[in-house]
Amino acid sequence: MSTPQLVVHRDKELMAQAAAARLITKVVDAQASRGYASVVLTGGRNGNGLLAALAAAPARDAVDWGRIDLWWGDERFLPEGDPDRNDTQARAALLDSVPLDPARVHPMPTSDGPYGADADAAAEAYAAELAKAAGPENHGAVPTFDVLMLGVGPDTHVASLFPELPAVRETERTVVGVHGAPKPPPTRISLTLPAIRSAREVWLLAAGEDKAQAAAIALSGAGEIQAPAAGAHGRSRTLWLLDAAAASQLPRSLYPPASA
Ligand SMILES: O=C1O[C@H](COP(=O)(O)O)[C@@H](O)[C@H](O)[C@H]1O
Repeated sequence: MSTPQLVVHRDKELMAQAAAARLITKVVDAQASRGYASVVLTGGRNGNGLLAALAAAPARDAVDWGRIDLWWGDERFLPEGDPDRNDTQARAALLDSVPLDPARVHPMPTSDGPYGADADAAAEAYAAELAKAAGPENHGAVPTFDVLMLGVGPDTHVASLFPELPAVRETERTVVGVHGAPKPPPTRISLTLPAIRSAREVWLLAAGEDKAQAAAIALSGAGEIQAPAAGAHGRSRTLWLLDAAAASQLPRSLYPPASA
């Protein structure tokens, strides 16, 4: 398990721009060394802010968009094209404006698709899609993601793993249906902590005052059932990307040297 590293930026705009630049470099490096990159997107304000910053970055043209696999860490289980779906928002922020290979883009199922309103069956199907993309070195579970991004909710949720709900306790499955989420919509699909922890790098994004308490709790030794963000780690790196407002309640011992 990698120890969390923190980078604190002046404000959320700078954080989004710096994270976008960081992602471009990661993807370009992965494509140079292995031929392709594998990235897991997150929804929410910070995740979409990063994608919008990436769309506006001139260096986005350094990425070979046809050789990137895109997955989602969670989804609001709603009909295709619903404005509240994470994939709808990601397409508007970035994906519709870059030349992706549609076969490499893996949105989570919709509630008007082949599984109807059955979020558990939809989650099982996404787990099967991930397993199909996994290589022998992944033991059949999920492919090795280069970067898996997670927005941190004000209640410390990540993906759609909310404190104390059954999904955050899952130890076997890689994807689960989530029922009764405290944040609308109540029905969701989410990667589980074991799937998240298989990524090379996990980046947690937290900007804004409403994330300050969550960041402080998750980084101060809380348990993952009570504070799911505390259980999100990458195999080689766990990176918290914060703005000053979200870092404002961190214990002084954790606050990094000036890094704006
Ligand atoms: O509902 C969700 O919330 C989290 C955090 O969103 P934010 O707007 O508070 O930043 C998000 O990361 C997750 O993907 C999404 O489904």
